[in-house]
Amino acid sequence: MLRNSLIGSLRQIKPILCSQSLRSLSNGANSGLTTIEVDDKSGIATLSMNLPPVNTLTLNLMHDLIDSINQIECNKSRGLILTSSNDKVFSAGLDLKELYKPDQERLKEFWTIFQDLWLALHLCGIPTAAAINGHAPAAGCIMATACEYRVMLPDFVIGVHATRFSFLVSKWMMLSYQSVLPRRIVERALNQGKLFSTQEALEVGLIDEVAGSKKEALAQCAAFIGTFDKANPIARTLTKRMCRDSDVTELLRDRAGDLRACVDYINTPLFQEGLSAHLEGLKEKK
Ligand SMILES: CC/C=C\C/C=C\C/C=C\C/C=C/C(=O)SCCNC(=O)CCNC(=O)[C@H](O)C(C)(C)COP(=O)(O)OP(=O)(O)OC[C@H]1O[C@@H](n2cnc3c(N)ncnc32)[C@H](O)[C@@H]1OP(=O)(O)O
Repeated sequence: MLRNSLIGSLRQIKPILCSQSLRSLSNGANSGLTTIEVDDKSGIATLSMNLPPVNTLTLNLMHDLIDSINQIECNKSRGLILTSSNDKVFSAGLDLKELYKPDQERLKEFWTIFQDLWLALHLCGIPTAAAINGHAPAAGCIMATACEYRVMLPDFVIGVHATRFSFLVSKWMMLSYQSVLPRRIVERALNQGKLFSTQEALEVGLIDEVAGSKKEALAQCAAFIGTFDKANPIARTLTKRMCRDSDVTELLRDRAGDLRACVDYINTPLFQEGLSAHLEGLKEKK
């Protein structure tokens, strides 16, 4: 709902029509793949992905994430921290099974909701941070880069390794990466299909801090959100949207074109063969 109002005018303040009270967050009509906990003292909402085994972005998980982001914004939380209930994986990225020999209509729905999720995170009016408490490959990394701050636990990997299995990324995904990292590093990392270790991610600036535990990561994210206490919330939201305007416009100006290009590419033998080999590799790992 927020996203739709923004598509009309990115500079407009979201009309707050939501009537729920701050502490009454429920997961309403969604599938229960996310949970929201609001800290009574700070008013900060922690949004956890909870789809075992590895939080793959299925249609349902993406739907629940968007629904939860909207709820958190509507309930005027002070900030949003995105994290995972799994202690090894933040998110394994898009559900690869949705991309393998796909039903064409479902694939369109899948890609459209992925665009929606990116927009919801990118345009979220309140401060956002990611507590990356596990591996964050591919779209897991893209979700983290759509947040304003990233804190990660040691000994995990993060990055967009799409070229390793003949995937391409859309320009808006690259821009998200590029909003956090210098262009030359993004170009090299995307071309290499690089997954950064936590330490490497800190050194290049893909993450902002390392934390010793999930509890610490959440506290560090909350401290970041607290840095906006002196800013007027409306001025802050408008400024955030202005800063992100060109990246968001890149997707909004031709969403249908992006969808067509992705669907076409996903249906190519090059993509399907690369994906098949990748899925085999995941099975053989065991
Ligand atoms: C113009 C543009 C054109 C075209 C665009 C076209 C396409 C889109 C291109 C780019 C964007 C892509 C975005 C993506 O996000 S694609 C997803 C990429 N993600 C991965 O490759 C991650 C793969 N997973 C892993 O590396 C590991 O699972 C992980 C390190 C996350 C965790 O390891 P762990 O040892 O803890 O678990 P596993 O035993 O490996 O996995 C458990 C279970 O889950 C299955 N699995 C894992 N990841 C996925 C996934 N992404 N999708 C579906 N299923 C997944 C895995 O096979 C295991 O299943 P099972 O054997 O049945 O237990």
